[in-house]
Amino acid sequence: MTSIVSLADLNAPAVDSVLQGGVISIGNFDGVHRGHALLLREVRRQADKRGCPAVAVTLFPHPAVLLRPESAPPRLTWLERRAERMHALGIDQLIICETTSELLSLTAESFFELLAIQHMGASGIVEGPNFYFGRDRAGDINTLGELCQRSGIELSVVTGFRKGHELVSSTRIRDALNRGNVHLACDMLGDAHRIRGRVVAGDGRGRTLGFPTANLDQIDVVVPAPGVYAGWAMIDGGLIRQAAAIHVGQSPTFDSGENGKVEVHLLDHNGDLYGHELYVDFVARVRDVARFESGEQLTQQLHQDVDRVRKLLRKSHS
Ligand SMILES: Cc1cc2nc3c(=O)[nH]c(=O)nc-3n(C[C@H](O)[C@H](O)[C@H](O)COP(=O)(O)O)c2cc1C
Ligand SMILES: Nc1ncnc2c1ncn2[C@@H]1O[C@H](COP(=O)(O)OP(=O)(O)O)[C@@H](O)[C@H]1O
Repeated sequence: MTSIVSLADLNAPAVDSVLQGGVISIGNFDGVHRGHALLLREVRRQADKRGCPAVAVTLFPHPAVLLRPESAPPRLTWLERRAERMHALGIDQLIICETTSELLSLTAESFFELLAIQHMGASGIVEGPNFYFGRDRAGDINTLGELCQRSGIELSVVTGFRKGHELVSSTRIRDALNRGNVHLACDMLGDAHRIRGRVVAGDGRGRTLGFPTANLDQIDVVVPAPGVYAGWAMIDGGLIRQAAAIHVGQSPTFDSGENGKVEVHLLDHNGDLYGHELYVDFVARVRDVARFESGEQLTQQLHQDVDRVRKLLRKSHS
């Protein structure tokens, strides 16, 4: 279940009284990565211990969209996917607070008072060590500890999930994708990196090459760096995954396309996809984009790419 609340709603107890007294965690949870999973499983564990609901609270849109619109990076996951992944980890309810400048200008103390006490009547809070909240991110985990102690709420601080020497974070995953390292990104996510887009007409060249490609438009999450990738495609959110060879970026052979362009060749499909929505999971990188002497040479390479994609996808199963 998800519910959307505005700042005005926070002044009163949650309408759904079942939510009162729950264990909550507040965050962006972008990607719902393995660090988030540790945190959310702890919320579930504590909620079970107390016999109360497990609740996650997120601000939407991301505060950066209001504070620094020109430099806010794209998200790793869209909101519904985030909610789905959280529910799979045992969260009963996701509360989405509408981000407004008024909400962002609340001090750490007022934000805590409104959300944790008045609205949620929380019995426990679970956060990671690098939690910041309130205006200018002035409240940290110590501030939260003091506020919880004053109000009789139990605070649990979960140590983050490490990969190598560093903590897994949404920023690290975004960086890995920006370098084309989807293998590392998936490892930190605990799942494939998924994008979605609407299929639009391209240059009509794919069929001539023997490899029709669905060109994606309106992509609203991070697209990995230019390159050729192995992955899976799902049509209109359907359950059937189809193996896919994915091309991101320009087509130097034809001096066309731009850097963020995504084209997907479904390996075992023929049929019209125009207008449909595709979900595309990135699993492994195959090679860099290259300029070929001719269309025939590119076609030869595409045959090899498809073989490699099949092998990589088989490997990712085992
Ligand atoms: C798996 C795959 C790999 C590709 N690799 C390259 C490449 O290295 N260089 C290139 O110029 N085009 C590459 N292409 C892109 C083709 O040039 C492109 O699909 C073709 O121009 C069809 O474009 P259209 O769908 O707009 O008609 C690749 C396409 C696919 C599906
Ligand atoms: N196996 C397939 N993978 C991707 N698209 C396919 C496939 N089979 C048929 N299609 C259809 O063909 C279209 C792509 O053909 P293509 O010649 O590359 O034209 P365009 O340049 O308009 O995308 C796709 O949008 C889709 O409707």
